[in-house]
Amino acid sequence: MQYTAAQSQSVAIIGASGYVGVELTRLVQQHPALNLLGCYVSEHSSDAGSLLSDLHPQYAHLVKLPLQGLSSHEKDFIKGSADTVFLCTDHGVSVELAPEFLAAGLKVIDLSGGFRLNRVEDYPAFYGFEHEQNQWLEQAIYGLAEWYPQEIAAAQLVAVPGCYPTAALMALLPVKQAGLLSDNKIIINAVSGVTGAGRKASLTNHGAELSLQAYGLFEHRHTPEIAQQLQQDVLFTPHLAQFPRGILATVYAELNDDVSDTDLDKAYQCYAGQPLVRCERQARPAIKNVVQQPFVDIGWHRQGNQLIALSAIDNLLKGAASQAIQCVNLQLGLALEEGLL
Ligand SMILES: NC(=O)C1=CN([C@@H]2O[C@H](COP(=O)(O)OP(=O)(O)OC[C@H]3O[C@@H](n4cnc5c(N)ncnc54)[C@H](OP(=O)(O)O)[C@@H]3O)[C@@H](O)[C@H]2O)C=CC1
Ligand SMILES: CC(=O)N[C@@H](CCC(=O)OP(=O)(O)O)C(=O)O
Repeated sequence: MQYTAAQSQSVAIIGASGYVGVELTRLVQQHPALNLLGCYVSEHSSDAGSLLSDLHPQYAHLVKLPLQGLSSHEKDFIKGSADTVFLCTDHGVSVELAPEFLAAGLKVIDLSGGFRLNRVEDYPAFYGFEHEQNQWLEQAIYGLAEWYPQEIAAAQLVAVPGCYPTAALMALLPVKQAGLLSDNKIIINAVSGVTGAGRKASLTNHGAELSLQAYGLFEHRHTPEIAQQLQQDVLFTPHLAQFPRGILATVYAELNDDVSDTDLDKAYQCYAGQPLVRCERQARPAIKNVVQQPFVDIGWHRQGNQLIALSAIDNLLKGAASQAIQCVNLQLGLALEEGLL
């Protein structure tokens, strides 16, 4: 297929050596309408100058680019040459970098949590830093691709959702939108593979320490992110497990009194025709079916007023990199699944 100039983009990837960054680099390299200008790490990174394929040999056939330190010279090059910058960096780094590229007129697709919450006041409590970019926070569009396509298509700054919120919201939004949920708190338990914690070694992701364990009780930063999108209180408990990638979310919600199976069927019909959503009544999604895939698998079950919705994604793909590509596809007017299937 031939793409017009308006349907192609030159892009730069910052944070390309991380787990999310390398998946995104692979997807950009395979994408017919995206031209990769460069892959960047921090200015004084010990990986600057290495080939991305030396760090991630599984993609050696696709990704031969060197990692470059993000000096002011490189930033100027990006500002002068790129249409879109992907930030696969830590939240605080993204909040610092995004305004520079936005002010230069570039589009920014941020895969961190730096621009996901609506209120600057929530950043100290949930992210541990003061957010000083209120004007960009106000303009950021939440990049849940199946739900906000028009807004994403027109956005200069897209905040790609967190991995757990993607899993939970994709399962819950159909019933919320259809007005089928009671006002009671929704309970979300989710289990993530260890790549969710990033590539840097720490005690948390050390092999000998890994087990299956809850963390972040009551206070994880994805609690306000999910609640904000749902406009309802949630009790979210993440769990870290000893497998590399994937998330399974189990969501418990109370239905209104008069909700029928037909109402539920109709609500989840919103995903009919969505190429990257596989949604079935009574399905029990499994992580093995979504790893290395851009899909979200959803199953829903009800007994009386109780709904249990299940959702599985690859945290590095639908939970990050492939969702970022969906956002760019929307911005270019391409099919949502372009370059992904
Ligand atoms: N892992 C996951 O499942 C998901 C992660 N996210 C979010 O995506 C982002 C990346 O996550 P992940 O890939 O796991 O993290 P990693 O720690 O694996 O990667 C971080 C990347 O950022 C680079 N980096 C660090 N500081 C700077 C800087 N100042 N300037 C430029 N580059 C820098 C690192 O390289 P170096 O240190 O060598 O400079 C590395 O390439 C985070 O915000 C994370 O919260 C979102 C959804 C899912
Ligand atoms: C297993 C694990 O540690 N997961 C990460 C979430 C990764 C992610 O998607 O979230 P952000 O983009 O908000 O960082 C965590 O709980 O902090």
